[in-house]
Amino acid sequence: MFAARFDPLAGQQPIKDEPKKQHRKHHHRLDRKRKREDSDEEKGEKKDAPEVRVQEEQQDVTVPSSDQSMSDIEESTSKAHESVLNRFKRTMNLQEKIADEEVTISEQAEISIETRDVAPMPQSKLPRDKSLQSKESKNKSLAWLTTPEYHDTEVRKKFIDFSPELDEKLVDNLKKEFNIEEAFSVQISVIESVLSAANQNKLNPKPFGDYLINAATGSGKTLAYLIPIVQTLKDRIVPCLRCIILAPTKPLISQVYSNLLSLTKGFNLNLMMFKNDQSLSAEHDRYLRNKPDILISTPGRLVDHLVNYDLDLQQLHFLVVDEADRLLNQSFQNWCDLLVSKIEKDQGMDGDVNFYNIFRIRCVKMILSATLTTNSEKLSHLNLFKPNLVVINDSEKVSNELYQLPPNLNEYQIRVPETLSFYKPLILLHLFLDQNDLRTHGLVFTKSNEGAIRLSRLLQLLLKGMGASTPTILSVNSTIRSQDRQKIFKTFDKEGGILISTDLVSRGLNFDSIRFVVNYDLPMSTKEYIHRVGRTARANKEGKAITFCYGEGDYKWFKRLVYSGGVINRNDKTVNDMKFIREEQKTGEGIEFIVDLTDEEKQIYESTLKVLESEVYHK
Ligand SMILES: Nc1ncnc2c1ncn2[C@@H]1O[C@H](COP(=O)(O)OP(=O)(O)OP(=O)(O)O)[C@@H](O)[C@H]1O
Repeated sequence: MFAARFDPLAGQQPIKDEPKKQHRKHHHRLDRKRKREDSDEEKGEKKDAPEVRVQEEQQDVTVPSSDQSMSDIEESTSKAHESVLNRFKRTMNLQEKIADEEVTISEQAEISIETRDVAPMPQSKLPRDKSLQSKESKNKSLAWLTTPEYHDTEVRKKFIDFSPELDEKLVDNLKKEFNIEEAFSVQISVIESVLSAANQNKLNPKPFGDYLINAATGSGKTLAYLIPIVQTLKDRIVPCLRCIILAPTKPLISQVYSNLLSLTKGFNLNLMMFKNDQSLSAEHDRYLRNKPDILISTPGRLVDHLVNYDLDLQQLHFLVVDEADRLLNQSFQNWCDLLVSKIEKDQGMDGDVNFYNIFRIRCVKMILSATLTTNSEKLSHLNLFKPNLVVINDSEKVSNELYQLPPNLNEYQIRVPETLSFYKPLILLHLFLDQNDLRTHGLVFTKSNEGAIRLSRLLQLLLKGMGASTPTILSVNSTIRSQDRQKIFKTFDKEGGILISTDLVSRGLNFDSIRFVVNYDLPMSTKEYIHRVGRTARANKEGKAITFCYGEGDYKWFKRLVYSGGVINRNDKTVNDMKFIREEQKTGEGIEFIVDLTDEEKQIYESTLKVLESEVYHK
């Protein structure tokens, strides 16, 4: 028995190693103690503990020399054994003490976690190791994703009836600048929730949570976040950065900016865009001069400023991520991690919870999209706190479907034989010329800049060749300067016509005048389909979405995109078949798109192609 314990090799271990080992052993012991408390094998652990402990302590025991008698050996070993057991007892007492401290620390950790809405496994290292803490908080439970708050799409409420009340000037601006007096459903739920939480927050140290908002395209999400932000930030004395709004494209940040300009008329609030149209240093100088209360930017440009100039985010009350699923897919410069950790650092939220940071104002994140991601890995980068998932839809009909289509959108598909794909532009022109309600205010999507440029020029030449003066064909793409793009948008919005574009305008862009959308080239994903067709039927208006499928391949792709497992909530509607037929096939049943490509038209088309080719060649 002793032989087993007195391992000569172990006995020759240098005693000076002891303190180090002792330190390491504390952690093992603490782990064992927790296991003993939690495990079903509690008894066995308790019985084994001294044995293990003796083995661990045996380097303290001197190995007997050969000239010692057996009784000497026995005496010395029993003394050694006794000293080992005493030491074991002392260590166990110490362990109890440390374990108590650990429990206290764990409780603190839980407080810290509670404020971040995290429910991690109790970890002894958590409060001491910040890198571990941040990892833990990112692995937080996303159970809230399965318990959204549903709101009916139909409800309306007058802006003057809100409680807490909206500022009179704000209500006035909504009426004068936007011509609206009643809030849409998404606006009711977000305004009420943010304002009542902001009111409570003055007395209640527990900060309110973040928002994930999923509502159809054109349902009024922009004002849903702008109204409570302006209401909360309006009374300020010293200007400083208190809100950042992120959107994916320049046209979109310009649009949000112009909405904000209208909404904040008469308020003392500084607004600014990072437009990326001047050098970074010049833009930063402008930022320092302007001292904006609200800043609108793309994530890329914001990160450029953060990295090079270290913007102060200490007073940031709101971070809005519009078109969130798209932005969270963009991982350049790790914008999300960088921004979130900068906010937490500046606001003193990156360390342990203390009296100071528990009482301070926390930056509320508002994350919005018509195709909100439920990808927990992506959402975890936002480090959300007590997130409220707000879904504007009928709870009976949707479950996990976070892709929403506007209620007054009607979808159509036109299946054209592949053999006619050479005449694609000509067939498109027929759609405008032959269908009375598709002559103007239409948006056509192509898959590339080049496609948009070529198609628009071809249609202009074709119309000329046919002696037709309408519709006016306009085109935008990402190669056009943003000022010129704005001019084209303005003309289109005021005067109508057909605007040919790429997915540059598929997200967020708002023209109330758009009556129909055409997918000339198929979108690359279900999400892009939702956003493209969502440029029409906005603010409860009627709108049409027409998708061309050339041949079986296109049709199969389209079917997969739009019918894939009921992902899209299309308000109990289906995609209608618009039959592509010749005059003699006409039946008068269903929706028919009658196209007779005459020989003359085909000739004009072919000669137009040659003109286009020579134009391209001579450029
Ligand atoms: N309460 C309201 N009453 C009437 N019109 C409104 C109301 N709120 C917003 N609108 C109008 O609805 C249109 C669409 O709003 P907005 O651009 O905010 O939609 P969205 O939900 O952000 O769409 P998307 O997902 O495409 O970005 C705008 O023209 C806006 O002025």
